[in-house]
Order: sequence, then structure tokens, then C-alpha cells
Amino acid sequence: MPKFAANLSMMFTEVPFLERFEAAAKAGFKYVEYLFPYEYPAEVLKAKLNQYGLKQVLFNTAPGNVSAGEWGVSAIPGREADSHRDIDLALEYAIALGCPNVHVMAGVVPDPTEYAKYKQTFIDNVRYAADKFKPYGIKVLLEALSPQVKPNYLISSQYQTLELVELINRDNVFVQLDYFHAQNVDGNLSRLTDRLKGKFAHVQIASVPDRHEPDEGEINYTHIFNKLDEVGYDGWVGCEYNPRGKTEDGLVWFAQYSK
Ligand SMILES: O=C(O)C(=O)[C@@H](O)CO
Ligand SMILES: [Mg+2]
Repeated sequence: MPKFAANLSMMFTEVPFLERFEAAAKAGFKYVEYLFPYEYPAEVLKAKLNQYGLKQVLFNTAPGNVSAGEWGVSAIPGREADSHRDIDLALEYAIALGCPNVHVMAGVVPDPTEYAKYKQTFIDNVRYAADKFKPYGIKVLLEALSPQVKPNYLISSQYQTLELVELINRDNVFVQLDYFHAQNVDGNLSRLTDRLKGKFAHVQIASVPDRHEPDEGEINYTHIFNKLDEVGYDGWVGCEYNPRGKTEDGLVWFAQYSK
């Protein structure tokens, strides 16, 4: 049975960020993920996790200058020092929070003719992260983002992510399999799950097309959860969706799993 993590960047936004830990625990979650921890000292976040008996299972490296269109810097040629600084900071937080997974954000490729350079830069920087994280048993995750959400992001298909993981060739680098993006770009989710077996170390879910609760739209998540069991996946499933209304009201789908 899946181990669900509440995504505190998207769920429970009815309350300020630091109050979302309590809200998630009250709703029956034992695990949380969110985009970025960097606005808060790690001790503040760790105290929240401890207070509510939660485990943090994922966060991302810093996104760079978001208002200038950045969404990660680790693929940007010439920004290696920034990438390494972000990776080092992420490692400090991951150790302090006891978090086993960090998503290293790649970045946007503004000029498609430069794609190969960006790809190689990302490979080199992810190897840097993998080697730094390895002694702590922390995994590096790479995620494809669909063009609907992030146009021109370095990775859009799950098969591109798989290719990168294989090229990077480190045993602590894995695909972050977000079924929302996967359905938008790749489809054929059962075959995809079989193909990625053993190569993904975190899953995220949301309905398609609206990115709401996983109980509507194109994806049959009961089938996906059974499929994940079938391929022996024992990691977490992040609920990375925008609730249709009040977060608690949309958790009917979760009731059977939160007992
Ligand atoms: O957008 C997503 O999907 C994510 O998982 C983010 O962490 C990265 O954009
Ligand atoms: Mg995602």
C-alpha cells in the first residue's frame, strides 16, 4: 500500500506554511514534502516535524531567480558555482531534517540549439550532488516537468529522465516519477511504470488535466497504486495537487489509506 506524503506547498494552503504540518498530521498524514525549506532555519522545520510525528521525505534545491524565469540552475552553463552552492545548502537541510531525497532542479533552456550544453552541465552537476550526498545515504532525484507547467524545462519526458539517470551512472540518482507530468507528456502509464521499475525513488500524483485530487480525470489511480505494488515500489507517493476546494474536504479519496 502506498505511503502518502502531503505536499505542503500545494495542500493546506488555507493556513500559513508553518501551520500546515499540524493540519497534515490531523488529516492522517505521517509524511510530508514541500518545494523549498530555505526561508526557515532547519531547526524550526525539524521542531515542527517532531512536534507532529511527521517525516519529511522530499524537497528541492533552490530555484534560482524565479522572477527572471529561472526554475533551477543546475543545467545552466556558467552557473556551476551557484549550482554547487545550492546543492551544498540542500545537503545541510537534508541532514538536519533527516530527509532521504532531494530533487535537484535542472532549469529552463531558453535556446533549443544550446540543449546539448545544458544537458552536459546538468549531468556534471548532478554527479557532484550524488557524490556529496552518497556518504549520508541521501538520494538525488531528477524530475521531468510537462511543457504546460514549465515550458522549455530541460526534461519533459520520463524517458529523457531515465536516459539522464543512466548517463549519470551513480547508484544514488533516480527518477522522480510525477504521474501528472507523465500523463501530459508520455501517457501509457502502466508500460511506463514497468519500464522505470527500479529506476524511480519517489512518486507524485494529481489528476489530469486539472491537477486536483487523484479521484477525477484521466488517470485511474487505484490501478496505478496496484501497479506500484506490483513493481515492488516501496517509496513515498507525494500528493502534489491543488485541492478543488478546502483541502480537508477533498481528502475523501485518502480516507481508506489513512487508517
Ligand atoms: O512541479 C512539480 O511537479 C514539482 O515536483 C516541483 O517540485 C518542481 O517544479
Ligand atoms: Mg512533481
